[in-house]
Amino acid sequence: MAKRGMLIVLSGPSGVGKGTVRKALFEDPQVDFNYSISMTTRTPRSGEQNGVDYYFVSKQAFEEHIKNGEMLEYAKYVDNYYGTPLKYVNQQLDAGHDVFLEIEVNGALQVRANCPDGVYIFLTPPDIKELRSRLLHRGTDDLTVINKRIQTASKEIRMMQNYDYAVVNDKISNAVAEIKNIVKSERLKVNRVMPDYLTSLGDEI
Ligand SMILES: Nc1nc2c(ncn2[C@@H]2O[C@H](COP(=O)(O)OP(=O)(O)O)[C@@H](O)[C@H]2O)c(=O)[nH]1
Ligand SMILES: Nc1ncnc2c1ncn2[C@@H]1O[C@H](COP(=O)(O)OP(=O)(O)O)[C@@H](O)[C@H]1O
Repeated sequence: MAKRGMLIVLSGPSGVGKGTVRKALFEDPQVDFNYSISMTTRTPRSGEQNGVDYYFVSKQAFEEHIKNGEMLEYAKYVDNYYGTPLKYVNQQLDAGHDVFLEIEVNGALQVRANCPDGVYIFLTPPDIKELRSRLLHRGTDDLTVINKRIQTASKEIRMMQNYDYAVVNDKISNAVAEIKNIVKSERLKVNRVMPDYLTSLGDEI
């Protein structure tokens, strides 16, 4: 049986650069994580594609998935549901592939409760002024939504203590390098390496 893959969870406030850092990470030829596409009830932004950026569904359909136990986690964030379909994550982990989730903090805490051996990384902004400026410059949300996101951000940043690692997204390439280093060291943790190592030594030990 293949060794179970590693679950890598990246969270952080809206606008900190999670999507940008994730894209840069996935463009790196050394990185071979499988990205779990989330489901959401929010309307697609211009350029976003169903089944690529998100699975865009109605509120009713989302609630049906919850009721059927098909979500690994889900949360309401600024008036919409967001969640991780369970099936894909389990299939990939069982096949030995590492799976990468990019989700907000309430969902990440639900995952942590069920998957304590995952790696939990919090992406932080250099400061709140920069966070607001990134949300404004992205130009995807109106001012009311931006203000709600900033309010949510201040609560989210206090939840950072529930994560294993904090990465400051000052420069994209640095954040990417730090995430790669974190994952590299996680792979060397004794509890991950030991079962295979002992088996490889043979029966005499
Ligand atoms: N709990 C949970 N949060 C998610 C999921 N997918 C995305 N999110 C988070 O929901 C928040 C809002 O996402 P979105 O509307 O795409 O805005 P953006 O991340 O600021 O571009 C962000 O913090 C996302 O990381 C998911 O499957 N579950
Ligand atoms: N390290 C960075 N320095 C400057 N701008 C950044 C950085 N990372 C992301 N951005 C910009 O900030 C905005 C928000 O980034 P995005 O990836 O959409 O954030 P999130 O997915 O966390 O909501 C985008 O306009 C993006 O180009």
